[in-house]
Amino acid sequence: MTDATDATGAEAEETVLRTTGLTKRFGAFTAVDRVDLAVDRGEFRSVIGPNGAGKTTLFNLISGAMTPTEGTITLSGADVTDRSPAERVGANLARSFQLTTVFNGLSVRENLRLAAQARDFGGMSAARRLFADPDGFEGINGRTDTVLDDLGLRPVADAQASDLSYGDRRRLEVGLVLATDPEVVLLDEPTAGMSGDETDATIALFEDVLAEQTVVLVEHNVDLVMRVSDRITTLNAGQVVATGTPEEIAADDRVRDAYLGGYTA
Ligand SMILES: Nc1ncnc2c1ncn2[C@@H]1O[C@H](COP(=O)(O)OP(=O)(O)OP(=O)(O)O)[C@@H](O)[C@H]1O
Repeated sequence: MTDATDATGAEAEETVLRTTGLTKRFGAFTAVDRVDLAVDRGEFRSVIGPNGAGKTTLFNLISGAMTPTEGTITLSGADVTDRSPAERVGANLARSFQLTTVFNGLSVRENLRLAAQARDFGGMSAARRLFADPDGFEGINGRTDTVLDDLGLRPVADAQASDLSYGDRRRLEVGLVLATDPEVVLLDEPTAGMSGDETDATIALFEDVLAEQTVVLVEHNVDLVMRVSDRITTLNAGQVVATGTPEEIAADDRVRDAYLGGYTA
């Protein structure tokens, strides 16, 4: 029930994201303390824990926003510990909602095309990417069309992003991530600030379109985590307390009492 158990044999080949001894200190304070994660291809992994447990810091280390004090991060076997966030996205290794921007003055299709082009032409300015001839770029139009269909955005493909309903805008935000065809999607509290209905709609969207995707989610919302996760890692004081299926985590007394506020499956 720890990540060490999937760090062997054939399963290791399927590990897309791995952190080894990942540690972040701020002065004498250790926010993330020797964290080992092994996230398999197609897995939906959530990271939970009480306030100050180190979730956001761990997320920042994986996304590249922060540099670890110790330890390594590999994505698809490549050591990305010293790569910048842009390099990690440009290398098509990971993508988070925090790195996406919806351009309100552009159509849904144009927004998706920009995101799709970002993967192949990450070094270009947004304007150059947008106005570059997409017919000349193999795969970009195809990826845009695929995302339009997968997310049910085809009916609003030519609508300006500023005119979208709330739900369609959320779909577009997910679409911008998927348009880069990332190996791993990083999600940082995607339902923060949402109403109950909006959260339910977002959960349904994730279940619908992120089912095959490798995802790492950092989240406070326990209901969301229990519904969408294949496995959950619980952190406390920067250390991994337990990793397991939602059922295993819900049945773990330490986790239930300390982190889930009495949640029962
Ligand atoms: N830049 C920083 N400098 C100093 N201490 C920091 C810094 N960033 C985070 N910390 C500390 O590290 C600890 C972990 O913070 P982090 O934000 O990662 O926790 P969290 O689990 O995401 O918490 P929350 O659920 O409240 O968002 C906290 O005690 C925080 O005060």
